Amino acid sequence: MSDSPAPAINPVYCALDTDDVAQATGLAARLADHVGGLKLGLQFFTSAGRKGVTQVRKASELPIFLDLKFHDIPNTVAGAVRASCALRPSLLTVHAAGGAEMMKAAARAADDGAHLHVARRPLILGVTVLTSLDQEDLSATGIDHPVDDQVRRLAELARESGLDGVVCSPHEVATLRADLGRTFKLVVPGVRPEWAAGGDQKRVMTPAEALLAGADVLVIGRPITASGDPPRAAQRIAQELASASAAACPLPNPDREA
Ligand SMILES: O=C(O)c1cc(=O)[nH]c(=O)n1[C@@H]1O[C@H](COP(=O)(O)O)[C@@H](O)[C@H]1O
Repeated sequence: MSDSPAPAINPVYCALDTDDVAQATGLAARLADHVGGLKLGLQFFTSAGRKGVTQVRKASELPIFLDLKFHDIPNTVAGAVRASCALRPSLLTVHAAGGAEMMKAAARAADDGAHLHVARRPLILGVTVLTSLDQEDLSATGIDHPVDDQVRRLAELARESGLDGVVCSPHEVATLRADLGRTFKLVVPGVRPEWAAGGDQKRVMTPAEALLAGADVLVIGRPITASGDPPRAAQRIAQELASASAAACPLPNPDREA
């Protein structure tokens, strides 16, 4: 493995989907130099709670994406977002399908929560259509639009409601980037290097493809955590991203210019 440098800001957030705090803190420490952030979700939070989140943060000092995917009435979601701010997450998720009023309440609560806990305001992201769903799965829930239309519809609603970005699959990134502009955050799971198993993810691309399509953050879990050597897997992904970025934007060659 060559030691070629990772992109200046590593866009990979590693999902630590475990209920074992020691495993999560161990991974956090080992990955600290190889990823840009860590994602803690429902499995970890329902086992390890707020204390576990603090332990993982201390083990790595990396930004934390708290992925609790709130989906409830506006008042309840607002309360949960406010309480989450005490944990100082960089990113926090709600389900965009919860609707405009719920998302507006979440955005306002992020301002209030940051103020209350003297914390930096987290970016609030709307989860659009889960990357584990394909067209057939979506239709079975009663939604008959094409998946990419449904993602666009929810992303537009999220932006109009004051959210900072959305979670979408790599398949929708290029269109959303073109439609919603440069500053709206696109956070992208369903990312699989060619050498990793797909598992339950259905709308997938490689890390390089997702990044070049316009993703801001790549959420990658099992390809790193379930590999025999997580730091090495994360380095390999960083190297693939660096090579793809260099190929897409080559540095000017002074010999050719002459
Ligand atoms: O909100 C998420 O992060 C999320 C949304 C989505 O549509 N699909 C999705 O996989 N995720 C999360 O991203 C992570 C992907 O993990 P791996 O499939 O192991 O790479 C998991 O923690 C999921 O909970």
